[in-house]
Amino acid sequence: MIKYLKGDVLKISPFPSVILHSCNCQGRWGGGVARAIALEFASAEEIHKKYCSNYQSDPRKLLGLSQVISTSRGDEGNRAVSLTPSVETKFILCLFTSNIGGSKADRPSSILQNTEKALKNLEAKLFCDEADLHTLTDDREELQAILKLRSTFDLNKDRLVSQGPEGDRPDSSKLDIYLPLINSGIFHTPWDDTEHILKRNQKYFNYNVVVL
Ligand SMILES: Nc1ncnc2c1ncn2[C@@H]1O[C@H](COP(=O)(O)OP(=O)(O)OC[C@H]2O[C@H](OP(=O)(O)O)[C@H](O)[C@@H]2O)[C@@H](O)[C@H]1O
Repeated sequence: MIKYLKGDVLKISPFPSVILHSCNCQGRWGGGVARAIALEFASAEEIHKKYCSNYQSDPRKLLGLSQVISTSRGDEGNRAVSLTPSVETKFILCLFTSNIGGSKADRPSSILQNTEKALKNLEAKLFCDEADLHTLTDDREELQAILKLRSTFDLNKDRLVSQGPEGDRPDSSKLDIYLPLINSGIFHTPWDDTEHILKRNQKYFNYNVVVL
């Protein structure tokens, strides 16, 4: 399911929820929605920078991969629930779709290809058999974030990648994801093309696209 909502993705997404955006491979959340996420979730920006620094010698290796981040209760963006331990905080999901942003962004065709790869990588991280997670990330902090997300949204065995043919799953069993019009700003890729990729990859995800 792809649903369109009007507003600010950081405000409209409930607690707990999952916010998805596209990233460069430099560990920089310099502009657009990434900058807004950095301002609201300072802990997430720190975790993201550290993650990317492991690829400093060849940042392009991140292309087509994803990162799962659990934000911290002390972040500005979690202040509504900061004193309510029973309510879980937000998660940030990153798709590495272009090496650099701005005028140096990769070609839209490459951005689209890497968007699809990164979505599949994310799908595996969130829905694979837990015993296989070590093949998808060796980052301890990300591993913890993945496990926390899976337990928060009860992504249990019924939702495993290997089960059931395409289209079999009701929307109610999928993970709700909140996202802006990814790739369409600083990464200058037409939204319709990204939407096409999302449509092809909705076996496990419901997309709530939030338009400013
Ligand atoms: N709060 C909000 N709620 C809802 N929608 C919001 C919003 N804020 C902005 N938008 C809209 O969200 C769309 C995507 O536009 P964006 O330019 O952000 O993302 P993108 O995916 O094209 O590019 C990624 C690179 O942008 C950054 O820039 P740097 O490389 O650091 O310079 C990153 O770090 C990446 O690298 C546009 O429709 C914006 O109107």
